[in-house]
Amino acid sequence: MAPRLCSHCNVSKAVLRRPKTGLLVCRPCFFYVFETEIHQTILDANLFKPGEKVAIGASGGKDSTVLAYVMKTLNERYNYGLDLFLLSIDEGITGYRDDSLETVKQNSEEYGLPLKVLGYNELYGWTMDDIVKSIGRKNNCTFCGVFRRQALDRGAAVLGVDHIVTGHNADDIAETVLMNVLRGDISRLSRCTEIVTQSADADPSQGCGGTVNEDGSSSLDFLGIKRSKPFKYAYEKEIVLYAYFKSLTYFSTECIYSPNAYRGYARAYLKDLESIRPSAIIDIIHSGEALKVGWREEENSQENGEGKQSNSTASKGQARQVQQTCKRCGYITSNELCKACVLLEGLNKGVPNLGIKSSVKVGGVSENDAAGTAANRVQPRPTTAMLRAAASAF
Ligand SMILES: Nc1ncnc2c1ncn2[C@@H]1O[C@H](COP(=O)(O)OP(=O)(O)OP(=O)(O)O)[C@@H](O)[C@H]1O
Repeated sequence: MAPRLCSHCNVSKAVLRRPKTGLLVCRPCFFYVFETEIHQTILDANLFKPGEKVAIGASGGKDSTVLAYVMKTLNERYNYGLDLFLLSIDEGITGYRDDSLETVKQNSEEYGLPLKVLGYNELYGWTMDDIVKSIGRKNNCTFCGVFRRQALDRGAAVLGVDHIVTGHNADDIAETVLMNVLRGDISRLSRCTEIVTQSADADPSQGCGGTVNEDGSSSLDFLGIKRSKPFKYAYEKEIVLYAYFKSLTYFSTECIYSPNAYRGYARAYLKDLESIRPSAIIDIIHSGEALKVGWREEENSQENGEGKQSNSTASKGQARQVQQTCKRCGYITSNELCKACVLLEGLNKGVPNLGIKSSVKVGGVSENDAAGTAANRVQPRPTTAMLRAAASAF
């Protein structure tokens, strides 16, 4: 039987069926279409400006490894004019992050991209190993997620970066849409499909980076830092195939502390849908985008005084809160203290649940309020000098 030909070039033998389209393709055409689709996403969203300094959030996993490789390739091929480097956060998880950071270091040398590593230890005085020792495995992902987001912002601010790109892919975004639908969380649903966010747009439940001076001003300019997801429409299966056919080195072990059960359900459901209908992933992202428009229109009409009251139960009490500056560390937050400071306070005082149920009122006082009253009694956040020293070592 004659070999089946690539549906793109009609010349070479097809070596795979694209998970996203079902089309048979040869290896060079697969590389080309995969990279070109990312390039198109970048153009459509006008993601970069020439001369921009861009940090690639590098965990050593498949997504960020492929992202680093593709960003370097496209930057050279299409003359984006970007100053690219890798930014890794060391959460302090022995047997996991230490090994994956070795992979990042190897890739940094291979791709010729400078690497900056920042640790939870130096930023917060706690590693994830310490945190798990103190609080056990329940809720540890909350600490890690909040601290990582802030750590990336801090690293970017210290290094004067304009923009952070992460390897979040189409599957991740579709899972998040499903999770927000299942929770009826319209506010997060309206944001989770955005390809670009600003530090000031950060999810209010997440801390944001920064350092406060003695006079209360913030030394690090993190407000202008953009975050984006160039892999928004890239399928996880294609990212894995790309890494495989390019023989990229990545670290594939799951985090030893990550039993994110709820996302696990959404993931399993999404995989089932994908096996029946591969376009389900993109369809869910598009439907999340459409729902976002509905929410925004409602928001606007309320702001314009056209609709006095929302009929949506889910949207009640979920309108965007006013952003302010964290009283302790100077970062943007919707409360007196940013989430990271509340979590840290709980850890330092030996009451780790303090920040976990921050919206729950205890004895009529919200835990955030309680945290605010004790603002001056806990360990200070890392000083600007410490962060500048970290930057100069880079
Ligand atoms: N420790 C870290 N340091 C720097 N960036 C990180 C780190 N952890 C996650 N990221 C960024 O956030 C993205 C999504 O992270 P997530 O934990 O969901 O991992 P993932 O989907 O397994 O991605 P990857 O395969 O790149 O590890 C990563 O692709 C990476 O860009």
